[in-house]
Amino acid sequence: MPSAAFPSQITKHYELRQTIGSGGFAKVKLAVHLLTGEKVAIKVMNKKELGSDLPRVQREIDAMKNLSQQHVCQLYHVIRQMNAYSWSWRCVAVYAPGGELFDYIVAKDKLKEEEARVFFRQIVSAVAYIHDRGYAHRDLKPENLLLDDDQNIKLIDFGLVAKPRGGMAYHLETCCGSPAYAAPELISGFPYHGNEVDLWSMGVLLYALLCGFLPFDDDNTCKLYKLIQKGEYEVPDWLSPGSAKLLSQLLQVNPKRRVTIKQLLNNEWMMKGYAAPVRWTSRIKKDKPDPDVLLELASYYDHPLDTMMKKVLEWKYDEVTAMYFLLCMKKSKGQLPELLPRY
Ligand SMILES: O=C(Nc1ccc2c(c1)CCNCC2)c1ccc(Br)cc1
Repeated sequence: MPSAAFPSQITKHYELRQTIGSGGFAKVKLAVHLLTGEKVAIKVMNKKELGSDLPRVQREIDAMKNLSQQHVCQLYHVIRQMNAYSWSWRCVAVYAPGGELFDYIVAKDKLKEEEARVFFRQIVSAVAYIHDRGYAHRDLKPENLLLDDDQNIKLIDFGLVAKPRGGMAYHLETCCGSPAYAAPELISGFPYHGNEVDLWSMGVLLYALLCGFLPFDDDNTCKLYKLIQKGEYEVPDWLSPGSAKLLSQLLQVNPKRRVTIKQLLNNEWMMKGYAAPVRWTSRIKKDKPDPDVLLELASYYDHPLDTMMKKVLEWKYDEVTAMYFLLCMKKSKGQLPELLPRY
C-alpha cells in the first residue's frame, strides 16, 4: 500500500475528488490533474469486483489505447497496481461534465427530431470509426454515451468490445450487453457479427431518443427476449415518417436486411438539414503530435524537441501521454500559453 512517504502514481499526478459513477465492476471518480488543473475521470477496476475477469479489463484498455476520435472517450493514463495477492487498474480518461445521455433523455422526457439527429450523427460517427478500426462495441446504450462540456457525445465502456481476428467478418460467440438493447441474433445464441449487433442497439438507442421509452421492454427477461425476437414495436404518432422509416431499417430482426453503418453515413434521415454526410474519420492525429504542445512539453521536461517527439510517439499512456492530451485540451480552450511550473 502506498504510504504518505511513497505517494501512489495516482496521488503523484492527480487530486482525487468525488465518485461520479459506479456500477458493475468499476467505480469512476472525478479528479484534477495537478500540473494542468484539468478535470479527468478515473475509472478504478479491481479484482474484488471483477472476479477473474481480468481479460475484460485488458480488452477495454487495449481497445481504448487503439481508439482516438472526437466522439470516443480519450484514454490518457493507465496505472496498474499489482501485488502478490491482487491487482487494480486505474484508467484516467476524459471527464464528461454533461454526464450520461441516459440522464439527459430522462430529464427531457424525449427529444425533438432535430436534437436527436445531432446526437445520433455523433453516435454514428463514433461507431463508424470503431468499426473501421475492427472493433464492435456490443454494449451500446445511453448509459455508455456521455456528454462533454459542449454537449458532444463521448462513447465509453469498451469492456465488452470485440476485435475478432481478421476484422469484423468472424462470428462472435459470446452473449453480452444489456438485454433491452441486445439484437435478436445475439440473444438467440446463433453466431453473430458484432457490427450488425451494434446497428440494432443503435436502433433501440434512436427509438429511446425520439420516444423517451424503449421499443422492447418487459421486467421478465424471457418475455423481453421474445419481444425482441419478434421485432414488433409501437410507432408513436408523434414520430415523423422519416424517423419511423429509419427505425424500421435499424430494427430489422434479420441482420442481413439491417442498414449498415456505411449506409447510415448519408442516409436520408441523417442528412436532413445537413449538407454533408457524417464525418467519422478521426480529427486526432496521433502520428503528427501538435507542435505547440510538444514545445511546451519539451520545455517542461527540459528535453530537446526531437527527444520529446520520440517520447510522445511511444504512446505509453503514462504521465507523458496524459500531459500531451491534457495540454491539447488546454490549447483547444485557448489556455496553452499558461506556462507549466518549471522545476
Ligand atoms: O465523466 C464520466 N462520467 C460521468 C458520469 C456521470 C456524471 C458525470 C460524469 C458528470 C458529473 N455529474 C454526474 C453525472 C466518465 C468519463 C470517462 C469514463 Br472511462 C467514465 C466516466
